[in-house]
Amino acid sequence: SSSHPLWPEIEHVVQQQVEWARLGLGDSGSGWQLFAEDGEMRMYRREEEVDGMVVDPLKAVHIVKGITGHEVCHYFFSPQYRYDWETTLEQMTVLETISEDTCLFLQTHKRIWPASQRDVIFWSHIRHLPNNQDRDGPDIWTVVNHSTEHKDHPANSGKCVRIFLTVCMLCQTRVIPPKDGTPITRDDISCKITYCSVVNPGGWAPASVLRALYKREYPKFLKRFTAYVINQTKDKQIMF
Ligand SMILES: O=S(=O)(CCO)c1ccc(-c2ccc(C3CCCC3)c([C@@H]3C[C@@H]3c3ccccn3)c2)cc1
Repeated sequence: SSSHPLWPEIEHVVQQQVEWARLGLGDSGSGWQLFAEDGEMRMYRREEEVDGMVVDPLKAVHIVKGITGHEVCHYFFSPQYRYDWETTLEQMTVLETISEDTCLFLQTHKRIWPASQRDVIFWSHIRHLPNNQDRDGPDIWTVVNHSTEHKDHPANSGKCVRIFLTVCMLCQTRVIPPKDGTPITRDDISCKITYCSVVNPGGWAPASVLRALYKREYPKFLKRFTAYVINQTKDKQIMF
């Protein structure tokens, strides 16, 4: 609800992340390096360090046939599906359901050698930005995850190193209606996904280790997640 203390931050970060995700990759001078490619999926990163820690921004663009942006965001946002697709997840707790489109999560991720185990607290907000003003504008669904604090779970109080992240899953649905006026099927739809993330690993970890870990884990994550949505939706009514 809009009276929650987090609401002003949620509003600001969501607007900022939607703008950021919709920005192209600029020219080669902007520092984005293509580091993974698989079919329609292209993953870019910029090498950035804060206090000697790797905080490389990541931007992935993927075009997936047969699903809508609403479906992608539904399965990314909803807690009940997360263990099915998030392989590095050890424990997920919903600390607070702020509203039906906003939750507060505590997640511990499996220890990935040689880094120590990590946990993260973030609010997650799903939003539909319809194109009702101009018909040919983009119809966007997005989920933004942004780390925050929680009084009952102080950082670095247990075995885990607290990480900080901002993630934006931004989706634009494309429909090519059949020429013969027959109903739209999944063969007529596709979704352009822009996934942006900045993860601050919290405690120090060797740059080479983190970059190798990101190079391995992010492509795996996005391919596995989109395959999961295709499989979950293939026999269901299209969620526009
Ligand atoms: O998009 S989300 O919001 C989906 C909700 O779960 C999200 C994505 C990624 C993370 C994440 C958290 C920790 C770590 C590392 C940092 C040092 C040691 C562990 C990583 C590394 C990059 C590897 C990774 C990449 C992608 C997916 C999972 N693992 C990623 C958390 C949330």
